[in-house]
Amino acid sequence: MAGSKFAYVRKFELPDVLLPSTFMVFRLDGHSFHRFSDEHGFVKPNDLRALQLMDHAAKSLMEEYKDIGLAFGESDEYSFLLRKSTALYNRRQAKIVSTLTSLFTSCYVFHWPRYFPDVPLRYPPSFDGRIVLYPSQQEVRDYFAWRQADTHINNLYNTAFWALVQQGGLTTTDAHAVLRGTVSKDKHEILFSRFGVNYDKLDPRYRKGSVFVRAEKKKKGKVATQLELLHCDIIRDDFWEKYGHILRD
Ligand SMILES: Nc1nc2c(ncn2[C@@H]2O[C@H](COP(=O)(O)OP(=O)(O)OP(=O)(O)O)[C@@H](O)[C@H]2O)c(=O)[nH]1
Ligand SMILES: [Mg+2]
Repeated sequence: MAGSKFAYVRKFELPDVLLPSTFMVFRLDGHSFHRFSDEHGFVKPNDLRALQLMDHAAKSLMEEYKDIGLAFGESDEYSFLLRKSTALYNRRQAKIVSTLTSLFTSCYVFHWPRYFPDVPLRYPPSFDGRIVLYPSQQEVRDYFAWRQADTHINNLYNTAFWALVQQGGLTTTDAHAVLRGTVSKDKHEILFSRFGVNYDKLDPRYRKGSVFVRAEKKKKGKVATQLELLHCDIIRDDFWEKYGHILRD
């Protein structure tokens, strides 16, 4: 009914096209997962089932949206890098953010029983989503380095904290007090001397987070791509030397 007297309201819908030729990083984060993880009995500090479910939902997103070349996940969050030249939904911000957030969330719920067969969902989880634009490769690399550095800081703290509580018998208040003002070296030392834990030997999934990369493989002279799940140092130059094609147009 284009010609109806009501059609003028359409003009109130403003365009929200994202700047061309810029990298898009789409990040989503679990809404109130502090409560959600408690209500569903997530293991502390890291619940393998929950992390694998996040990875599964992220992989589903990358299978559906081929313009995502790289993803990084930790805890209740995941970041996705879209090609600089992507024309996905004509680069309309709300369309991209809402569709991708919704697909991720429904995948999370859809695959929940596979990872938590004995834990019924008590209520529907939700995620927030946003897009940040970055003009050059350097900012994109620094963005992922920032997220991975955050993973490291949080995980070292949480590992030391829960060791003090679970193995050391401290109250959570006392454990916080012990860790207050400590630097990374002190936390390593607490873990090693009090609990015999060599932090660097813990599962890299927990220390480094999850990296999904759309790797290029040559097969019979043709370049094919496949998704690889890694728990590696995205922060280091050699990652980008190996997977630099992700940052091409
Ligand atoms: N026990 C446990 N908790 C987890 C795990 N992963 C995430 N969480 C919880 O999820 C929270 C994620 O942090 P935030 O995203 O900052 O907190 P949030 O409660 O989700 O709050 P908003 O994101 O602001 O809505 C952590 O603080 C934990 O409480 C896990 O593997 N095990
Ligand atoms: Mg959250």
